[in-house]
Amino acid sequence: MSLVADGVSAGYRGRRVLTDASLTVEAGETVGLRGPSGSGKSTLVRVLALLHAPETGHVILDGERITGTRHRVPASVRTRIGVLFQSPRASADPRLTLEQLIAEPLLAVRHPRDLIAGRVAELADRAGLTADLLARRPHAVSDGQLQRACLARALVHRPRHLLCDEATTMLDASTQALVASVIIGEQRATGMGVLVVSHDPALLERWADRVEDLTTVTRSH
Ligand SMILES: Nc1ncnc2c1ncn2[C@@H]1O[C@H](COP(=O)(O)OP(=O)(O)OP(=O)(O)O)[C@@H](O)[C@H]1O
Repeated sequence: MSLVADGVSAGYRGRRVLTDASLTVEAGETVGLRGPSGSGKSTLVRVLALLHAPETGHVILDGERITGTRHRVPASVRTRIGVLFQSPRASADPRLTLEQLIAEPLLAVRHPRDLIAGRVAELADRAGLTADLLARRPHAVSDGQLQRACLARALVHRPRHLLCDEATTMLDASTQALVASVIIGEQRATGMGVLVVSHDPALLERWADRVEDLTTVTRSH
């Protein structure tokens, strides 16, 4: 199992921001990705998450070349990749309670309803979210609590690959440690591959098995 960017170039409205990037994350490994601000790290994550189509090159998921973005590929492909972003407020639907937020990806694929509550409760417990917090909406919880719900949501399908884009940058040290330990625990249990994008060399040093620099995984920039 692996998630691969193979010679990916990408941009926005005709302006290229990423040229010929190649990166592989194997099952069970944690790869760190660093690089200067604006070098295209988040863009590469969005391409790997099937949220942004590359101009050239491919995403290869578990040996299969993927064409099309997230809403166009089958659920069985989409659910293999979990994503956690820096800002939980930008990605969390403000109308949903934290419990609904975590459950929503399961409802979207018509997961058996009687199994949803148990799965949500299990992940909420691991993320340290109490029943009181689960009943609240995003505006009534802290960034750290919301990010923990987003983490539970990202893991709800037991993804084979998890992409973390500065996912702990905004968090205090104890929440950062909790998020990392939940991810590491999941990785040990499932053999999930993890990509960690961060500006923090100490975090990458601690967490990643190897660290890649975006300026060296692209042929030219
Ligand atoms: N939605 C967008 N529309 C237009 N340009 C964008 C968009 N998102 C990013 N960009 C531009 O693409 C370039 C790469 O951005 P990206 O966020 O991928 O870099 P990054 O390495 O993650 O940066 P940082 O470390 O500052 O988060 C930047 O010049 C940025 O302004």
